Amino acid sequence: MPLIDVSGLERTFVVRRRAGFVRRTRSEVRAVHDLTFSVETGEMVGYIGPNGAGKSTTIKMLTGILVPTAGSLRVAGLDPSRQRTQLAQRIGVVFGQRTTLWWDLPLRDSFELLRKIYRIPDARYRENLDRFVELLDLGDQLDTPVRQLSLGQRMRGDITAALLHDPEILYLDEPTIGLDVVSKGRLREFLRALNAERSTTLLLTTHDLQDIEALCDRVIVIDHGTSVYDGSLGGLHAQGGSSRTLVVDLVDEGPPIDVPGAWVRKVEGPRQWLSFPTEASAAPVVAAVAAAYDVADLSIQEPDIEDVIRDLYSRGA
Ligand SMILES: Nc1ncnc2c1ncn2[C@@H]1O[C@H](COP(=O)(O)OP(=O)(O)OP(=O)(O)O)[C@@H](O)[C@H]1O
Repeated sequence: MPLIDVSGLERTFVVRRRAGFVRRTRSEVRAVHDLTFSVETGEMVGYIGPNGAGKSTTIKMLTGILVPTAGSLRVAGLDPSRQRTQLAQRIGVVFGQRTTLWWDLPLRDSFELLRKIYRIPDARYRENLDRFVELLDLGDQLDTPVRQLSLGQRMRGDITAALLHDPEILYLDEPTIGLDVVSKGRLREFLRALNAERSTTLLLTTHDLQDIEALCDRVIVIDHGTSVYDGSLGGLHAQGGSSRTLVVDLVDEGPPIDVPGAWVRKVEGPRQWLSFPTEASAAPVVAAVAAAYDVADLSIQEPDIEDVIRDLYSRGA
């Protein structure tokens, strides 16, 4: 049986709105509709989609916070909403936007509280704490209250907190949001090592395509509550035909750049934006531009998730 098994899942919210002084209207929002997917142990899956697509609602059902309206759902063989306490021992959850740590307590005390809540055996707790503190470089912050930590330190604290009880599944909701490039890189490296060492299954919600590129072999795209793509990131790019962008600053304004393998999308004074296919190497395009034009500066922009999804729709997938 897959570790996560979702079939025909539905979740509807009833929304009541005031329509005049007394009258209220009642409408239904179908947040998740006919959603089916499964995840095997050790997979790292990106769960992506536009705002309001139903990602958080799915994660809340997977963790047992919300009860499905219909459909079937099994996580580690358990029914999440009915067996929430048992499930809590098997999963970890990290939210990039808010902390699950105690704001006024030093990190060390938050961890100690979690040891008691999850009844983690002493030896295992010590071993895990030492390992995560070392890998996440948190040694100097253990005695600092959470409210005094930087965003990156707090996030590393939150990840440690979510992992102390050895969960088989880790749900991460925008884990790298607001972090600088170095902190993002370090966090991704840690998650890769965790998956390799412990086969921890990762379900990752993010708007940062580089998180997915660095971590996930598989992406599930959800829109209007249902899965519209399930496969590799390469396959998603290929279906959507999304492109990367070469931003060229010319020394002087001029006509649109004309080089093989790329097309000009926008011109603003001496700056021009050229698109080229994601799967193609940037090197020949850069070389052709540099050989034929007076270039002051060049940079490459990767597509973000919204671009990829937009492309997917524009191709009618
Ligand atoms: N408690 C609720 N009551 C009413 N409607 C809700 C509730 N929670 C979510 N919704 C609606 O369900 C839909 C899916 O919301 P959800 O938060 O799951 O999307 P999301 O993909 O996580 O979005 P985002 O990327 O913006 O976080 C939206 O239309 C949202 O307004």
